[in-house]
Amino acid sequence: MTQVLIKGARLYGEGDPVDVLVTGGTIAEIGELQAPGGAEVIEAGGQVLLPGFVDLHTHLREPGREDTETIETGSAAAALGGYTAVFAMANTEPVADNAVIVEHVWRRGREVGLVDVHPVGAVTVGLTGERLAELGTMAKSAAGVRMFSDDGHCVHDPLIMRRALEYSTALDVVIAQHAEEPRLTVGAQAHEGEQAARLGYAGWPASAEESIVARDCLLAEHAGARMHVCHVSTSGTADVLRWAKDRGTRVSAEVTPHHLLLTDERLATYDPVNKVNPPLRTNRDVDALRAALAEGVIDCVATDHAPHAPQDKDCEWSAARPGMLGLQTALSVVAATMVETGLLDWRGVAKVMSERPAEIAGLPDQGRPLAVGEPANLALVDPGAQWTVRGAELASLAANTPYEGMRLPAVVTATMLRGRVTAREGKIC
Ligand SMILES: NC(=O)N[C@@H](CC(=O)O)C(=O)O
Ligand SMILES: [Zn+2]
Ligand SMILES: [Zn+2]
Repeated sequence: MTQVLIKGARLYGEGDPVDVLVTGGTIAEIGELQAPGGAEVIEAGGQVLLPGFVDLHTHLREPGREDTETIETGSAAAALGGYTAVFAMANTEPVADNAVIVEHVWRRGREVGLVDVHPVGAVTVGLTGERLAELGTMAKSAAGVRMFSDDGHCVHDPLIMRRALEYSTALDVVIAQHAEEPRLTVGAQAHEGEQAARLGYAGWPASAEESIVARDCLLAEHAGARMHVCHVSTSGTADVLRWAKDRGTRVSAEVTPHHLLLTDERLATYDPVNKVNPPLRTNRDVDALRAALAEGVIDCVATDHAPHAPQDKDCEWSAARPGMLGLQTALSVVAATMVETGLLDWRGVAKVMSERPAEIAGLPDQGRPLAVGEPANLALVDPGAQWTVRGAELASLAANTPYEGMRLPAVVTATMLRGRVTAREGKIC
């Protein structure tokens, strides 16, 4: 049985450093320990030990666009970012709307073995929003799909959404909505506001998101269903979520690192690396999203890692595809926006990046406490270190990071999946 001794780590960044012995996938002992013979030793030097991160929203592009990301390269990016589980969105080519595709993604993830890859199934056939996909078949397949989403598209027909919510309750799975009323975003290129108006871009109004979130909260409440909102981007959506949660609606929500840090002031660069769906919003929205995450109105952080090929990004703004990389920079952006600002401590980071997402998706062995007998899915973080982001050096095949050249705080120095070191000092193991 492989053994790893983590020497001198601060659990959740609290208290004095302790040693953590991992034996065969489980946390075996915590205290002042000697390395057993043959054990691998990781000198933590007082770094922060957290449960491995869980990403509810990743685009891995396999099958179909293996020129931009594969399950293997995306898994590497995830492991280097401190992740031990990711949910791979269904907008692949072909779409993951049946058991064959979701089982392929699941199997390939297991073969690569760097992170648990959970396929997300499509809600509707071909993501067209017209006919429900066979949710039950995907849920009962070997992949055991537990989250369904048409992400990239909104399930805009209220009758289809209502049916999906009813089925999801019976199957005990969760529907994740990309909230965008399509009639309000025809031709939209950027946040509807001063910046877009100045540059002549068609606007993506906040109300296109907020109206769908409000509608879906009501649909979920009346169906007695549970629902998840993808990439919340506006202060108004945070208000709607607060209202719905106060009423007892079973709704959860995620925010991306980029919506916690970047604003539509980036439009002035004309650089489509900043084009994303939903769009970068205003300073006011950023402040409201940070506060909502700290408060728990927004449950968790999800990357919406969206790799794109150079030919789909290095072109004029209106022709560029929306989306940006996120897996390897997420922890650092959360550190910059939430920890350095005093809005969250490291225990709070464990909650929003690991515990809550694991609960929302129903993963029994992720987001667990750092305690003896628990599965060793772990991320070790150096909170005092800094690094400079270089898209070309990231593990993703694509390089479309909006943080190019930025110096960011906090470095993931080791990741463990069921007791096996998957990444260490920036390298895949
Ligand atoms: N976020 C994006 O801008 N793009 C995503 C789709 C999505 O999350 O809506 C993609 O697949 O590229
Ligand atoms: Zn989306
Ligand atoms: Zn997405």
